[in-house]
Amino acid sequence: MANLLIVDDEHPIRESISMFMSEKGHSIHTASSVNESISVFKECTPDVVILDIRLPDGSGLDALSQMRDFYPLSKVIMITAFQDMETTIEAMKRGAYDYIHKPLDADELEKTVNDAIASFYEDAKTAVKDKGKTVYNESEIVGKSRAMKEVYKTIGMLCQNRATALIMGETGTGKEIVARRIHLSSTDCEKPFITFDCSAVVDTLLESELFGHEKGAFTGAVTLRPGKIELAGDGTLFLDEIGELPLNLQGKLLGFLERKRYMRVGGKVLMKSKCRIIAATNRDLETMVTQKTFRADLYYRLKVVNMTLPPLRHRLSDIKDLVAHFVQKSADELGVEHMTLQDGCIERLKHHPWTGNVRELENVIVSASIQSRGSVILLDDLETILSYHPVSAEESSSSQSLSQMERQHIFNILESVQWNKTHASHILKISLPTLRKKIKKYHLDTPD
Ligand SMILES: Nc1ncnc2c1ncn2[C@@H]1O[C@H](COP(=O)(O)OP(=O)(O)OP(=O)(O)O)[C@@H](O)[C@H]1O
Repeated sequence: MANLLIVDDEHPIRESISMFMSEKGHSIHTASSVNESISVFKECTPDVVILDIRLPDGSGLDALSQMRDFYPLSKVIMITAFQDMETTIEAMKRGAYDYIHKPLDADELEKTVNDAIASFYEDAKTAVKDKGKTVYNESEIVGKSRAMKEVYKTIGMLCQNRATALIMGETGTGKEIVARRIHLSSTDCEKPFITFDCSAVVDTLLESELFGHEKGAFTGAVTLRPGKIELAGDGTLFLDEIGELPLNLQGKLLGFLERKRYMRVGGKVLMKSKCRIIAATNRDLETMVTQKTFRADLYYRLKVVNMTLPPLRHRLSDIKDLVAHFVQKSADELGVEHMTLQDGCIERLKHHPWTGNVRELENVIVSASIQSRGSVILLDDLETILSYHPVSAEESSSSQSLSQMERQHIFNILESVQWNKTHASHILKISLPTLRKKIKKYHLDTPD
């Protein structure tokens, strides 16, 4: 779903495009003049604008320039008449994404809008990257797989607002790095980013860690201590391992989320907070809700926007880039210019189950880099290191479900034939359409 602005002074055209696009699931804003289009644009910062050139109070070209100045990521599609060719060229020079001719053709319109949306997300991802690099290089998120592109889209959307977000995913999939990226790419990036690990503190201290305490609130509270909420100020509070939060505190957290007010332990004054909450968990909160170990109301309050980070074994096409990233990081740390991998290393890494996900891969590469003494990472060394990272009971095929095994088998065959689906369907003895259906069903990822 994208955020679209449609600008046309002709009511029937505006209405028919709006209806057509909202049927496709997009969220729609409209305007009928240059002035109105600029104020709506500034309010909704759309992903894509469909902009008529001839408007009653001026030219769409002026609107285009102002929009490009205000928020250059937006993709502007001009609506032009054939006699407007000169103006159309000028629009392209001024940074319009594309143009469509009147009378509008539904297929052409849909295709152009879809291309513009894809291009917007691609640019948003790069912008997020560039911005992050200058601030905190460690938080660069690596990966071009389809699953990661979905993640970038959600990050792009979240850095434009302060909605509460829930990041789900197995351990080591990058939940914290994603939370940091959302913070660093938002306009509040200069404000604090505070982490609160809900599993790290003993139950009795959790409340005062989170909300702070007054002097004398309990034995040992010798001074006033601000909690994590207070420390986060107007920034971001990252609640890691939220699934571990005890039930009594879940209620208090919910109260805080609903009212953005809280009291220090032992306090009498109601404190205000404007911090943004991003929570993360590797637990299945939905199951916890049915088991009544996690409050349903808190779950729904947290998952206003939610994303699930894919496990590494479902995006093996990212391994190459991740390895290059971690090799570079190790080379920097070891102070060497150039470190390489022996042929076959990447293939070998693709056959590891990666139950510890990206964190495990990072550890393997760091160990291998140290073994290589900053020169070439050898396959044999890698093999030895990987043998210390045994397959966990969870991942062993004996406890995998039938569908997990089917998914893995199809994936292995596709990898072995470089994703030639016809060839793979022969080996698997299923028809090509069935293979396609299974690829879709299991979200199997084609390497780029
Ligand atoms: N896509 C990625 N690109 C680059 N580095 C990554 C990526 N994903 C994870 N990492 C790195 O892997 C390590 C683990 O990531 P992170 O701590 O964000 O995972 P997590 O999901 O929060 O783990 P846990 O659930 O155990 O807390 C970090 O060093 C992080 O920088």
